[in-house]
Amino acid sequence: MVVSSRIVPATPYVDLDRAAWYRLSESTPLPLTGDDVARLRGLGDPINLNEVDAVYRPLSRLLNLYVAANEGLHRATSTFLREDSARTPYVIGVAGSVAVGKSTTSRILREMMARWPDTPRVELITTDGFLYPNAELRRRGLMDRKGFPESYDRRALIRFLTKIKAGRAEVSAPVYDHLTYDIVPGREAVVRHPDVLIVEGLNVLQPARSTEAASSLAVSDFFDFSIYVDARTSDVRQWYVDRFLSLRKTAFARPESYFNRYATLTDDDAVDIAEGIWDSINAPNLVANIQPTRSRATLVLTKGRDHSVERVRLRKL
Ligand SMILES: Nc1ncnc2c1ncn2[C@@H]1O[C@H](COP(=O)(O)OP(=O)(O)O)[C@@H](O)[C@H]1O
Ligand SMILES: CC(C)(COP(=O)(O)O)[C@@H](O)C(=O)NCCC(=O)O
Repeated sequence: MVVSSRIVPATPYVDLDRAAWYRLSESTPLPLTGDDVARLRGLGDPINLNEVDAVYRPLSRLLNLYVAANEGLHRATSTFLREDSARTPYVIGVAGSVAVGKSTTSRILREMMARWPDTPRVELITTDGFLYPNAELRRRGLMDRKGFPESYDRRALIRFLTKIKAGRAEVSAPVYDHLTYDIVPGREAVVRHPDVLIVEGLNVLQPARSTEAASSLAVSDFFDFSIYVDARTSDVRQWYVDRFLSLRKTAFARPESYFNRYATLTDDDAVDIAEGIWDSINAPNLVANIQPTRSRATLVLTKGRDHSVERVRLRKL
């Protein structure tokens, strides 16, 4: 009887703790300073240079290898087709809950990847620009479902990504303002043929909607790589409430803020309001729509209560 010594992995992922992940990028330089990290960190996120060194330095090295391999694949296709097709942007999706820290992750990655000589131009776009304007959400009865898949103009997002991948010199996207809690009329973000595009949003890993006859494409069909930022739901809830309390003294205090009426609340009342929004909108969306997409990501970063990444799971098959 022949017994094979090859072990067939039971899972398509490799799961590494922080220390094992850190050891994978010994010789990669750390291009950011403490000041850079302070500039890039989001409200309530205590990320520091140590975290960037331990987590994002290996990640940027991995992504640099993937970008180079993708380039080789692109060249192979061009050779086979006898076409001289131009390089298209490498697209990275960043998914996860409201308040989990997607913006910080995306901004750090953007900065780290731009320091590699082969990807100096890295652009970042958030999917909130593709939310329907409040007037349209009200018309559809979706004002309390902001962030749910149905609150986005998914077709417009797919059209945007199609143009990006087709190598268009300039592609524009609508802009959302957290302050006014709405799309900004007439304003556009213009993406000019970057080497890398990071697309950040709650629902970027949603599967295609089978009910749509015209197009069965998913947003993630345009991704070359995707990251899911994960944490315990109870921790994210706490981060959301803490951020709400801090915003009271800053953003909410501005007269144009949609949440201006909350600027003068007492701590107890503000906690009640924040928990109410979390429990009625963001938590149900997380459980029903966002968390189920986690297994579709190429890489999962799992954060602990203090926001530091404790585990990294990479899809290898
Ligand atoms: N009501 C608000 N007013 C002003 N800024 C906000 C408000 N809500 C969220 N933000 C900011 O918007 C950004 C995106 O937040 P969010 O979608 O929760 O993603 P994440 O926390 O995962 O980065 C963060 O930088 C956050 O500080
Ligand atoms: C604007 C958001 C839907 C996030 O959008 P994203 O960029 O992730 O697509 C979210 O931050 C939000 O405002 N949610 C609605 C509930 C709330 O006010 O927290």
